[in-house]
Amino acid sequence: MSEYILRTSGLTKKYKHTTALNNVNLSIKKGAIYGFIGQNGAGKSTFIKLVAGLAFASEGSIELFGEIDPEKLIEARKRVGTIIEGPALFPHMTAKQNLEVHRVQRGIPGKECIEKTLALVGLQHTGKKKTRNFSLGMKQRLGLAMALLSEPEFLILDEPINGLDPMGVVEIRELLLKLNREKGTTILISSHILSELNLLATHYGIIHDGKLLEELTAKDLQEKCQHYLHIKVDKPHQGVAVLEEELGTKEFEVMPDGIIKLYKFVGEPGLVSTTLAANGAVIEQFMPMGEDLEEYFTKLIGGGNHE
Ligand SMILES: Nc1ncnc2c1ncn2[C@@H]1O[C@H](COP(=O)(O)OP(=O)(O)OP(=O)(O)O)[C@@H](O)[C@H]1O
Repeated sequence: MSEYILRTSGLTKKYKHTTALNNVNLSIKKGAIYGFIGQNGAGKSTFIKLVAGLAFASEGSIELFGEIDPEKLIEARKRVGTIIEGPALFPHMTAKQNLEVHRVQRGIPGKECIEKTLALVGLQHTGKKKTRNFSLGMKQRLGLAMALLSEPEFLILDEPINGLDPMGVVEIRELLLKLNREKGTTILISSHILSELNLLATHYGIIHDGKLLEELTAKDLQEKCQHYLHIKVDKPHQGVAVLEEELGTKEFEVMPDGIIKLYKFVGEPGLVSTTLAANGAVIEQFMPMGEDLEEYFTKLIGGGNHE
């Protein structure tokens, strides 16, 4: 069997006036938690809809569980659980009744999965409460329960933590990690809450204006997020002269507020601070720093030519 759960090739979706997806080649390995990052309108939902079979591609192909043939893709999609643009719930029904309807619609055998899944998402005590009276967070969790009812091998979640309170976010994160670790569930999770993906994802795909700009592993990201020494001295021009003349480096940037970001000697802060001080610079701030996912993302989508 292919080591990939999902692979797309040249996937393109054109609407009348918009190319929502442009030649996307994306791949997700079995067991990955794939963080799908993009601003509003970048094309995340469109991509997810095509994979879930809710819309047709204009060009390109989708391979799911090694299947590419449209007939076989229908079967392969039965192994996938999805939440797209918030769950479609019957407001006059309880959580249990909603799950029962979903179970019958999807042809999932055995009622026992309902109680088990409700407990998994922490909704086992909602009893007779109708879902119209649920908080947004409870609705999100019920949506997740629907996606999990058939114990899917691949879970696709479009912005699953929107509207959750901080505790809810932690619970969903722990649940997803548990599913991934204990059941080996592969997860595609789109979000614009980058700090949240940072705690979950093993891989990232960054999409902008319908184009997949980059795919990278969490390890790659860590390495790419440049580390630097953040230095503030009383006279930045003097600090710069010391770095150039005494330490022989030009690997720094001077920010508009005078902060110097030094990309060299990151592992030798003592050498840098003593050299600066010995040459008359008054050090006001001095600390090692690293960019995070958010900064990396902003730099990538803002940084020039994406053609
Ligand atoms: N049915 C449609 N008809 C026309 N244009 C569409 C349609 N659906 C999406 N688009 C356009 O395609 C582009 C990508 O939209 P998409 O919803 O996939 O982005 P997204 O990354 O999921 O953003 P969001 O987080 O806002 O949902 C947008 O410019 C959007 O306006």
